[in-house]
Amino acid sequence: MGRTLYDKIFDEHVIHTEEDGTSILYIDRHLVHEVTSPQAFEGLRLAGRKLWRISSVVATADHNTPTHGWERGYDGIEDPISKEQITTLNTNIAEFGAAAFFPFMDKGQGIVHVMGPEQGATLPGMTVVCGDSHTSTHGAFGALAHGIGTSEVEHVMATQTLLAKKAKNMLVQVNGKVAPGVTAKDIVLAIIGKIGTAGGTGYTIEFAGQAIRDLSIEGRMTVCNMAIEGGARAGLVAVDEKTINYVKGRPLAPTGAEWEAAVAYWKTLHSDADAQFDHVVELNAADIVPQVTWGTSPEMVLGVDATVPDPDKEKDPNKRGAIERALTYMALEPGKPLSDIFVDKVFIGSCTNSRIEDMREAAAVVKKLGQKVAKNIKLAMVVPGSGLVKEQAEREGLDVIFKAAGFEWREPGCSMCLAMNADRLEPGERCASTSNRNFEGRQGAGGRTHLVSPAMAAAAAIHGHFVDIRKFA
Ligand SMILES: CC(C)[C@H](C(=O)O)[C@@H](O)C(=O)O
Ligand code: SF4
Repeated sequence: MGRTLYDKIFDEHVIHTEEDGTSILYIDRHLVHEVTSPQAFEGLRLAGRKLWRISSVVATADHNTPTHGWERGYDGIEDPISKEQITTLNTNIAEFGAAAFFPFMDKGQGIVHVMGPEQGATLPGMTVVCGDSHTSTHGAFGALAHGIGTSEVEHVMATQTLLAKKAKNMLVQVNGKVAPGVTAKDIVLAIIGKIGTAGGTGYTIEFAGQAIRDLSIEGRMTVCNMAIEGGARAGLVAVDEKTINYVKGRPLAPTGAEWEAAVAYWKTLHSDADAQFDHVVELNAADIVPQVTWGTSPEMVLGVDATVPDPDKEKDPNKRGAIERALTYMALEPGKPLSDIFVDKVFIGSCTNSRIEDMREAAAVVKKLGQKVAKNIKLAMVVPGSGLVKEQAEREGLDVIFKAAGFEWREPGCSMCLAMNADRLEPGERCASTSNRNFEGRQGAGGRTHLVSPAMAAAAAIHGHFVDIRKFA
């Protein structure tokens, strides 16, 4: 019987399987950031161990790093815990080593899920782990990538292996083409809207179909990034020419004969035609409308042409209660058109949408609309995902477009995606955000998050409220 892409990568990395199905998987790449690594390094130190394979570790600081005031250096990190985590990472890497390290303010510094692929640290067919739930992002390369907890981080550091139970196979097939203005973010939000945040629990999701094939590698990363929000620990896209072209020439990618051998193998990284999936979900790309979340979970999402749902129309009492709570937190009235929702802040960034293509997409909207950020917007910020994205965007003059329109152009990092650094929402503030989570307090206590694409966020900044981007596409 044919195998799925997930079966192939999993089989290739299994060292041993117990009778109950628990396997020991070999781990090829270990991405490390400052938040989930300190205890793991400390554990190694206490046990007198070293890293099993230094060359598998690629590290950077991202969650706690400030996005402005870099001229003040480490003194610009106001929060003492943030500062300690960032400097502790420096000490740990100095002591234990790494294949590559991009510390705070290094040109290569960036959100771990932006930095890894751009350095060629993520390659097709690899097993990739990181102490971070959005490690699913790297599945865009046909790599088996998922987040792990801090004790697992230590386990991988010490043994290069991970205990894993094989998940079931899910295929999410997005057929046909999307309309102009509909992006990877809208595709993945629509998928989550359909399957729910628990829909992928226990599965590895392979995203396929013409709309996925049509996406750039950046777009595929956006989709895989949010596989975790759909309940799956890992998302995957089969390797094609785009994947190989993206990887070619990156600092950590193979070269010469090794490159040729790798490419030959990578070309086998797709599900066989007769592979069986445990569950198949199909979407019609042409039906996908630019998405806006209205509630406090990524599944609480609708097309921008819809209205805020009415809990009274929901028969299931649990769901009704959830809608009511979400609307109270979000301060929204049932029936209100989503395009009438005004926002206070706009955040374009995060590991979902801070790559060069996202920057281009947002800048194109700003340029097309030709106006400044609306008066009701207190802050509109663009935070490139890495120093290299920032540099590329500046080469293309995108920063000039943003700044001229009144956006702040910041230094790279996780920024306002989560309230772990100085960028956050104040209680009651409403934000159009290109990030991936809209839980209560995610962007700051009492803050209200609406997840959208970069194009939708840029348009919301200019108009002051959500607008249907298809009008300008
Ligand atoms: C801090 C980190 C452990 C966390 C994660 O695992 O996802 C963060 O990146 C997030 O997005 O909430
Ligand atoms: S950008 Fe957000 S989601 Fe991504 S790793 Fe950072 S905090 Fe997590």
